[in-house]
Amino acid sequence: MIEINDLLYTWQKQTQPTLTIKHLHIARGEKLFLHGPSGSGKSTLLGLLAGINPIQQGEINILGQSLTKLSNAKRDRFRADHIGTIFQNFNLLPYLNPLENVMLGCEFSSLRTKQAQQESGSIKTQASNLLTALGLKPQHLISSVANLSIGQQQRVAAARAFIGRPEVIIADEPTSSLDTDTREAFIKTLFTQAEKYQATIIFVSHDNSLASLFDRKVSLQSINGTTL
Ligand SMILES: Nc1ncnc2c1ncn2[C@@H]1O[C@H](COP(=O)(O)OP(=O)(O)OP(=O)(O)O)[C@@H](O)[C@H]1O
Repeated sequence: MIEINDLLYTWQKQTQPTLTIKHLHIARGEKLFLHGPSGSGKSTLLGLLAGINPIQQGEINILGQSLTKLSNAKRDRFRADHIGTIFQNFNLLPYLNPLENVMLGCEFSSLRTKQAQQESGSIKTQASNLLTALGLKPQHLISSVANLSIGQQQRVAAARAFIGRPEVIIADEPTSSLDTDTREAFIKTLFTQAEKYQATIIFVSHDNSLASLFDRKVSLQSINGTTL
């Protein structure tokens, strides 16, 4: 499903590579917890997996497609079609309501639009179903995102990641501003959505107490810095 081989990544103006990863395989439907100290390169790796940054050396293969071989525009298209992302700051648009924010997940992908339509009849219905399944109350679906709590905003960001059934969900510290009980509950709702269609989840967090909820825990330090 996801295969990394001989990956080397060096940020501009840095003398040492941030990432040298010999090999990592992530299976379809796997829920992976990725951890490591601050500055160890977790976000850098997620940026490469999500196709946000170009691969300088080595291979990342997702769903049989080598990201290394894609142009910037084609990587953007690949991400829009196959990868849902949830970031720490959620990246919600304040002038759109939650429903509209979630529908944006299909904006740049005719594939995800088609999948949402086939499954739920329309993108709007799927957005509404996802928001409800993730715990948002009906009155919040069309209210201003600015009036939502952090936990509610996080659910909107998660629904946007899942709309149109992308095969991979990448989450970078999405629970850092929540209390422990709410974190666990949120992760369990993420899993319920993912299990409906065997989505793969790669979840970065500093909070090791969450690791036991996942299929596998990988320390970035244990796979990074290897000789290629
Ligand atoms: N845009 C950038 N330009 C230059 N260097 C960067 C950039 N982003 C990250 N780095 C460097 O790459 C290294 C790894 O950073 P990264 O953000 O990937 O780590 P992290 O493990 O996600 O950290 P944290 O847990 O604090 O979020 C750091 O040394 C950082 O300074």
